[in-house]
Amino acid sequence: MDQQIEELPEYIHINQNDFSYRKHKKQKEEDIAICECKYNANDPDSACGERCLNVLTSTECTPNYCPCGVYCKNQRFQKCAYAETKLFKTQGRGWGLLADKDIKAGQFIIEYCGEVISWKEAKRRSQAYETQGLKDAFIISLNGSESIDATKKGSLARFINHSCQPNCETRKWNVLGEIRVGIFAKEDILKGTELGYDYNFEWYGGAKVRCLCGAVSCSGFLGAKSRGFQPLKLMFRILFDAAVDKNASVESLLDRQEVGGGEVGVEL
Ligand SMILES: C[S@@+](CC[C@H](N)C(=O)[O-])C[C@H]1O[C@@H](n2cnc3c(N)ncnc32)[C@H](O)[C@@H]1O
Repeated sequence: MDQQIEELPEYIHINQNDFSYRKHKKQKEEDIAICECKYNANDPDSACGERCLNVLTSTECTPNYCPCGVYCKNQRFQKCAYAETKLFKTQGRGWGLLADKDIKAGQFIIEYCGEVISWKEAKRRSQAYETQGLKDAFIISLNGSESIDATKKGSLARFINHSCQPNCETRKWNVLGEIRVGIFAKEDILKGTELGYDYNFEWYGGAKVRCLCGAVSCSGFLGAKSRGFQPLKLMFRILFDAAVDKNASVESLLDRQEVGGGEVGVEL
């Protein structure tokens, strides 16, 4: 068998988050945000471009409710409006993803899809994966209490490596009442360039990994910066959770923070 094919990782490819762990939220009609855009054939930005009230609040328009109807451009997660990308084998960092066509600054590249799980389950899985000897870690933060695990099910975004000088970043969008994570271009990216984002604030790494991103400003290890700030971040996170959930006990608040083999996965 061809060496490349033999080495391809085993996972189930999905283009939508998997909600086996909890029910998918159904958006209530009163929660639907309706913008004030009016489609104008002479102005391509009129149908939910940069000036759209929903775009400004990182919320996708809801089909059948958007005044621009079929012309609405603000349904990129829902329509899987991804950039063209290609999987490739890196030197020492496993698989990576590169741009297969020029990408513009700010462009939505791909959704980070996987299984939506609680932080507690993320902690359990992260420890189990480490025990099983899995070299690559695929769990990222979704919101204050949940994570996305792309280890067994995921989109091609699971192959994007960490860079200390990234050309991409993660952004969270409200799509039909659920938060979803997208990878967006921070700058213009030429065809053939590897895509990378900074794992520091989103990623629950397992064992300490030496960073091989090659950037002049490389911090040395994956997630190294966020580790340095953990005590302070942890304190803010607990204060924030306590303010939101007034009935939570101190133990449950602490428990929520401990994800990833005893490491703290904090979303800023
Ligand atoms: C989300 S996966 C990325 C895809 C992975 N390269 C693969 O082959 O499946 C994260 C893992 O990739 C590797 N990795 C990502 N960025 C890296 C970097 N800058 N230096 C070294 N290893 C990296 C680490 O093993 C990390 O646990």
